Amino acid sequence: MLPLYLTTGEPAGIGIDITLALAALPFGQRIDRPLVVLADPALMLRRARKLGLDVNLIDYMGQEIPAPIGSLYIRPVPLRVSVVDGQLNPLNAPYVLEQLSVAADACLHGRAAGVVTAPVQKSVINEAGIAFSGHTEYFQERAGVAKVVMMLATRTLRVALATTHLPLRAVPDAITPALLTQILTILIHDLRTKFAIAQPKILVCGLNPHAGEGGYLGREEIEVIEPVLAEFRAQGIDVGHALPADTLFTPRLLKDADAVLAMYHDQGLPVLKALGFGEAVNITLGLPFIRTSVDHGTALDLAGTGRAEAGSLVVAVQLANELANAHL
Ligand SMILES: NC(=O)C1=CN([C@@H]2O[C@H](COP(=O)(O)OP(=O)(O)OC[C@H]3O[C@@H](n4cnc5c(N)ncnc54)[C@H](O)[C@@H]3O)[C@@H](O)[C@H]2O)C=CC1
Ligand SMILES: NCC(=O)COP(=O)(O)O
Repeated sequence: MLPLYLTTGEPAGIGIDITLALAALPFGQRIDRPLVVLADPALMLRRARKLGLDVNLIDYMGQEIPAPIGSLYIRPVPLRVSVVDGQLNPLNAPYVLEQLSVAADACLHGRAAGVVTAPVQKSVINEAGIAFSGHTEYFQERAGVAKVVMMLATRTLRVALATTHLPLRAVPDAITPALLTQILTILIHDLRTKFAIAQPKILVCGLNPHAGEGGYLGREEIEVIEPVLAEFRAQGIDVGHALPADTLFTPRLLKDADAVLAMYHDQGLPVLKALGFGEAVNITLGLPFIRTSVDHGTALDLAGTGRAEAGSLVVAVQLANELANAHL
């Protein structure tokens, strides 16, 4: 069976800690294919010692079955400089990016079924002089696709984003009819193919307070968003009208929705995290391979303390495995 690759991300953060926690998962919570960790083995072993964990690292040589309990498969990626837990060092930015390129290329060349990512510190990669906004954009470019969609999901709520890592000032200009058409097309396609929802019901947030209040609080809803939604409705897609975000994110409206489309990062994700932080998963839609991720960041304050929760990573690995099995 093809493996899933797991990138451990920022070496000074909790990516290593939550990855080590996977080794102890009981059989009931384990996936049915190999999981291959991309990391520096010495860093993994040092952090395991600090956390009092006994983890056996096995070099991945194409094994077809999961590693035994207490073990992890590893594909070594060498640190560029040694790590002080919790302290960022731009000299290790190439180490972080090598994990991403190895994982993406394994997926693109049919050597991996998908990639699960632990968090990276976007700022320190930029400090190293390498322009980087996020995994989502990185994998989009590496895969050579025109657009992907970031969607975070809990058991009861899926929130997709029209724009991702943009300064707020740039958001209104980025929301064009062409972008919204691309995003909705990918969202509908992947809800059908990845989540088996034949006729998805999608709620769409407006951009402005009160969805523009009839044009008195902004005209993007009238001039950009509504015309696109009308085109999708004309094709029989259940997208409704642009709703004020504070009205949309209420239980009565959410209970029948398959997904929400928010216009920008902090319009949609705070609600999702308030409802399910620690058990949500981030999925990149529109890629030619499976990519899931955790719902949290690098938590530098917790690296090596034993207080990092691995719940979101467990869900991210399990979802990637389910999606991979569905595409066998
Ligand atoms: N997928 C990714 O690569 C993501 C990366 N980030 C990056 O993470 C960095 C730090 O972001 P912050 O806003 O500080 O968010 P954060 O999620 O790292 O931390 C926020 C708070 O939640 C706690 N926390 C986070 N994960 C936890 C876990 N697994 N168990 C227990 N407590 C946890 C932290 O200790 C902190 O108090 C940023 O550079 C950001 O770019 C943020 C989100 C996703
Ligand atoms: N807040 C979630 C997030 O920003 C994830 O970004 P990415 O690194 O998965 O693109």
